[in-house]
Amino acid sequence: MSCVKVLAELPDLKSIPSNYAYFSNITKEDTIPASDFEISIPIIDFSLLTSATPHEQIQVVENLGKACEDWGFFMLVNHGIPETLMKEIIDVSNEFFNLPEEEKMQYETKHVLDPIRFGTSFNTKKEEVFFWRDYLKIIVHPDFHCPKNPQVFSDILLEYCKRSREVVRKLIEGVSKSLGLEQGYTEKSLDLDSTMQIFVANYYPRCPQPELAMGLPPHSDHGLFTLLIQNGVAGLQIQKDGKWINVNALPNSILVNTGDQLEIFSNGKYKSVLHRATVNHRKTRISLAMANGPSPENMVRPAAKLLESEGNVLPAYTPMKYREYIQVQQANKLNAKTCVDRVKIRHE
Ligand SMILES: O=C(O)CCC(=O)C(=O)O
Ligand SMILES: [Fe+2]
Repeated sequence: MSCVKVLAELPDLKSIPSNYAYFSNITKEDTIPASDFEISIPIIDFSLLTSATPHEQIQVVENLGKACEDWGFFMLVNHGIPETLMKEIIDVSNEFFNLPEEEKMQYETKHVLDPIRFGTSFNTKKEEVFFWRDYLKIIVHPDFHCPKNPQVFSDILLEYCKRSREVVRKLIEGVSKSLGLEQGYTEKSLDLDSTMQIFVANYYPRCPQPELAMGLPPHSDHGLFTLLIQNGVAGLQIQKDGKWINVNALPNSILVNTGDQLEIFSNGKYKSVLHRATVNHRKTRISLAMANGPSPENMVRPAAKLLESEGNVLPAYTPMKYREYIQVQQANKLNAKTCVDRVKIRHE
């Protein structure tokens, strides 16, 4: 199946093929336009986690916990990742998508855990309606991989994933504190020195009928935290209290969403956020999602210390190895929170 970039670049394309018409098949609620009160989306000042007075640190940890609990989403400012590096990684990803088809197709998805995968939609083997999106997915940790071209890709990606890991590590330390867990407990339980980090570049070309097409359907991410940056073109929506909200990123901020492993580890206190990507007819949108999870070999389960501290509450999720969890998520249709629902325990 060829990529949507080629389709979108056909000179006379005025309408989308019917197998891209997502909104003709779904219920009315989902088509209600998203509201625009993004003003209230939580903002976390990262610099306060690292270099503030003890009082300020307590405050930011509390804010972080609240953002995870109430929204599963926040904008991170003063994160310390240089703006130039963010621009470079966006530019080089764009260059990758502009390579000739044959060159990109050598990375065509064969197995869902292949270290470098290029493809379109989410999982065309399982889909009847396709998403208006091409992707490049690269496993960058514990082992680093990168396509050969563009030649500068590797250096830029290596630096960007290292810097992202440092940010995520600090966020997890903060989240851990907000859950009342002792220092180092979460890092050890999830084996974060071998954190599974996956870089996902999303390419959403201009779409002649954006009201009918969808970039990515409602879903939650599989890991702990996903860091998302974009090329200045908006399109992400998150769900809050059943309503879709447009996210307009502050300049130089990083958008952070909580993933399924954080929901599981926190025994449901911090629920993974439902989000989707819309498309537009004006500009190509590129978003880069860096998914950060436990070690692929980690058996993820609700934190024992947390269950204990809450009066020996029962775990609400069954343990599952993270590698297997990713495999299940990637090999099926991307569909809301069906993956985390599989491991949820319903106590009578
Ligand atoms: O493009 C976006 O805004 C969202 C991307 C996303 O949700 C993902 O890659 O998991
Ligand atoms: Fe996502």
